[in-house]
Amino acid sequence: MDSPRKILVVDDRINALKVLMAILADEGYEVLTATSGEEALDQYHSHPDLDVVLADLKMPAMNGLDLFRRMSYESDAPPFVIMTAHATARSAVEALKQGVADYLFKPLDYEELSIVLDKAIRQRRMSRELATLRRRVEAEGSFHGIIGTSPVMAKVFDLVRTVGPTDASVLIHGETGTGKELLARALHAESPRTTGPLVCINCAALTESLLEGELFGYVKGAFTGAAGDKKGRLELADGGTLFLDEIGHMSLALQAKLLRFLQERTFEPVGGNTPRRVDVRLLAATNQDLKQQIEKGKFLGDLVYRIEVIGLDLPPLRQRGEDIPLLVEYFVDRMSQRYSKPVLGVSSRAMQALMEHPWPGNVRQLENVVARAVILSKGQRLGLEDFSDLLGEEEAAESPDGGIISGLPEEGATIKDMERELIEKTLAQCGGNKSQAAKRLGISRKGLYEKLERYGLAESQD
Ligand SMILES: Nc1ncnc2c1ncn2[C@@H]1O[C@H](COP(=O)(O)OP(=O)(O)OP(=O)(O)O)[C@@H](O)[C@H]1O
Repeated sequence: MDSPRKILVVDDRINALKVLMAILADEGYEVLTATSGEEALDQYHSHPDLDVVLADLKMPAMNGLDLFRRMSYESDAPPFVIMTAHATARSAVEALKQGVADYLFKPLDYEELSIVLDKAIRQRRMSRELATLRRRVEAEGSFHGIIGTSPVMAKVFDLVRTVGPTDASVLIHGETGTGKELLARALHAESPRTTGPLVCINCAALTESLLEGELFGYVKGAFTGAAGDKKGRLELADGGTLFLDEIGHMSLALQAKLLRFLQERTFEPVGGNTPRRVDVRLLAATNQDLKQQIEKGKFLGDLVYRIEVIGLDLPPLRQRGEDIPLLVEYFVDRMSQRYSKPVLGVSSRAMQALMEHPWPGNVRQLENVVARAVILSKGQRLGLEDFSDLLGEEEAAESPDGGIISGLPEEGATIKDMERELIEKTLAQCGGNKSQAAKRLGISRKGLYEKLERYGLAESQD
């Protein structure tokens, strides 16, 4: 059986403390009490396993907010709920800004008290779980920055660990956006060449003559405009690794020149006739079926044997749907930092829809979709409506997202949560126009301003 939840109640009014103690004990809490901030700190130090603290704001010597600050210096402090009089709504907002989990107005509504405490405890559990998940991603879910814990990705990582340290050429197969370049970087990082350079070139991005010059370099006067000698990427990769992306797009003439290099380990720059020797490991990637290209006479069979000593298949994202939640969390974190938007996560319905999407553009598409949703989102959690471009307006509308307003409220949502979200959503729908939003909400403009202030939304809306 679960052990009872432990609460510390802090109030300098003994009678109020007694009432709360009785109510909370009735609710199954193990209740500890303190009549001052100092006493509360002592209790906390003797009981570091507290699940939640409920403290009055107004107390002599150390007030509730001071107590919160003192406690929050300690690592993993319990969630803190503050009780305050209606007349001091401003201090409630201030307390929220400082990081308390929630506040309650006095006289207390005991039903609300129970919901708020429950929610604070649950949120803490969730944030702990999220922190564990993040640590897991760091510890085992990420391999050289490649996110994935699915069995297919575990196999890929194993193979990289095995072939990475060798000098074998590797050909990576995979649809566009599956992470082929990331994998090439991981292979380089796992090799002794990691102290040397990793040089990448996309064979589909340049015309044949430009690619030849880029790859092999040229000497002064090799062609009009070649005003001086230029080292090619092959030479720049000396002592390291050269990654040829989209190798299937290379012309037959260039393939032949590359094949010669792989056989002899020497090459000549464009316009030059003195062979140069370099020590380079070759990695390549393609999203084409090279066997078919060979049959069509578009690719040299001999070159494939040379570049595909080891073949590595990177599965499309739709075959590793179980990696999507980790990838989404990872991209939400990165994008919210990059664009300074405090987005905390994705609703479970939206996550489900993302997991079921076929992702023709694979991880790159997922990354772009999350970035867009984070940039455009108005709330702290991404819901189905934030992905309506991707999932289609209809799907998003037919299955209204969890949120609190559409569909059923989330478990543990309080009336305050619902009001706050309703205001946020209405404002977003009205493009931030407060008069319009107030009209839709059926309240006065002044009333709306008061609520924005109370929920700490005033700044973000101005
Ligand atoms: N497993 C992953 N974890 C984290 N990020 C990933 C993962 N896979 C791909 N990405 C990200 O997705 C984007 C595309 O990856 P990458 O360029 O490696 O794909 P690619 O297969 O080489 O694409 P293309 O075939 O178009 O060249 C990059 O921003 C990369 O960081």
